[in-house]
Amino acid sequence: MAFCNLCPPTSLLCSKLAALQSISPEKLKPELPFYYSSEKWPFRCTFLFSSSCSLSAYCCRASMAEATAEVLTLRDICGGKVPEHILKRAEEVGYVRPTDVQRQSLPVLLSGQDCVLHAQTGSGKTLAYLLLIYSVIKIQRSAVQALIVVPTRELGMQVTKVARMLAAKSVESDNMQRTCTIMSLLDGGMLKRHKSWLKAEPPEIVIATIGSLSQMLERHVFKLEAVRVLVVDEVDFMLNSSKQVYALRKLLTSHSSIERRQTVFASASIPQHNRFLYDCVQHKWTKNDVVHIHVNPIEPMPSHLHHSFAICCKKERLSVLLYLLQKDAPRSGIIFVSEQSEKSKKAGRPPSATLLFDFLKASYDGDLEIILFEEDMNFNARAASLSDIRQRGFLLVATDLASRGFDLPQTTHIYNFDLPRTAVDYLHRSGRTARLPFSADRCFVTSLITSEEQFVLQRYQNELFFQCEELILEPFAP
Ligand SMILES: Nc1ncnc2c1ncn2[C@@H]1O[C@H](COP(=O)(O)OP(=O)(O)OP(=O)(O)O)[C@@H](O)[C@H]1O
Repeated sequence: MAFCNLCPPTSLLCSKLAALQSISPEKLKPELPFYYSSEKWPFRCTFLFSSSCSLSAYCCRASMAEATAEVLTLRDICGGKVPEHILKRAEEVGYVRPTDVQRQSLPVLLSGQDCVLHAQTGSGKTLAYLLLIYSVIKIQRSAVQALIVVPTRELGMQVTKVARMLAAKSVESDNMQRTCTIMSLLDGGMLKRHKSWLKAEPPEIVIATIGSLSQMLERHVFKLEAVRVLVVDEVDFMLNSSKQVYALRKLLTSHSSIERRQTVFASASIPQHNRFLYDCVQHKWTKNDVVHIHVNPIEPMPSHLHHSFAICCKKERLSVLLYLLQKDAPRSGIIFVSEQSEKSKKAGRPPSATLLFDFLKASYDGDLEIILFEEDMNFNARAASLSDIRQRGFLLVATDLASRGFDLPQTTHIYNFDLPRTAVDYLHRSGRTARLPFSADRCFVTSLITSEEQFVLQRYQNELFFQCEELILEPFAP
């Protein structure tokens, strides 16, 4: 059996709602959770609601969700399961009201069920799975109890930062003041140092890229027996990555077992999600009753994103970009370019990101810091670029390496200097803006395309249900 995320609210929500509507909770009978057995493949679940759920019940639930959105806090949902010092810390940094994905997923996550968190970019999936992890682990130095797997070093650093921020306060444990230890085991790190740490005093939580993790597992330095929660962030990306898919499948099935762990997958994009859920059960990546928490399925991208495009020939593109930067005056922006092709590498040409970076350094006269971020840079250079970003407004020139997971809430403008290869890439690039807590601002995604690329952009609009407005650029009008 697998549960759709439209299952009714818990009794807590009902009592809250009853209080709101000053009626007795008994009158608010949550319908029995509806489910469909695994024999009825493929899932009949449609985007809006499954066939066994009446529209009125759906509207009732929707109104319930709206009505409770104002009253529920993270403490209401997590209290008694997530340690007090973690909840207190979350409130100190402003995490008081749950986001939609947190409100829908935490009751299921905290009940111990395997989950697929499928929600828009910037909607708070990271905090949802971190709160689960802190509700499960015990602060003791015996073994690694939670493992978070990420596709890039930078996303790993970002998740580690949030995890450490939440666990910053020490707690009483075995009559000693202890803090939870969190190890980041990321590409480009010092695996030797990690090896001795894992042996001497294993951390409670490990955040790892699959490459580094596999090295430690193959050398039996790192054991997963005690891991109770396994999270795979950006799961669709990793399962589609030729470099990562084999190691990830081995991690999910050979190095650890679904019976001994709670498995959580997270992503803003899970193409053919019914087939993905089927594969999760068939390949034993998750238990049979895995729950698909699909938040806002009819809007894969934040609704306040403003999409536009400008048609120009390739040789005008640099001057059009400069014109747009001057016209838009972004608070901060990310300019995405395509990764360098093997042919261009063999010909010894510099990556297009570097060429664009050099052009902007020479021609852009605004006050934003121009920063480069792309594959050819070594890890230290990439880390240096990111530390530059934290200080002030920036224009980041990047390849799709920066399109997944990067949380730079001050970003207001995204420019596709080169159109992304897929609609999923378009979604993730766009998702670097319109992120909490700045997501109330209007945020802009502008694509520079040739007339021949218009049909590609139209296809992305159809797949992701958005409208793209054409910009008429006076200075470049034919
Ligand atoms: N309950 C909350 N209240 C306020 N802000 C929140 C809350 N939860 C998360 N945030 C903020 O929302 C932003 C986005 O969170 P996060 O990076 O977890 O999103 P995500 O869903 O993982 O995005 P992506 O799919 O792009 O990785 C972060 O800056 C985080 O601080």
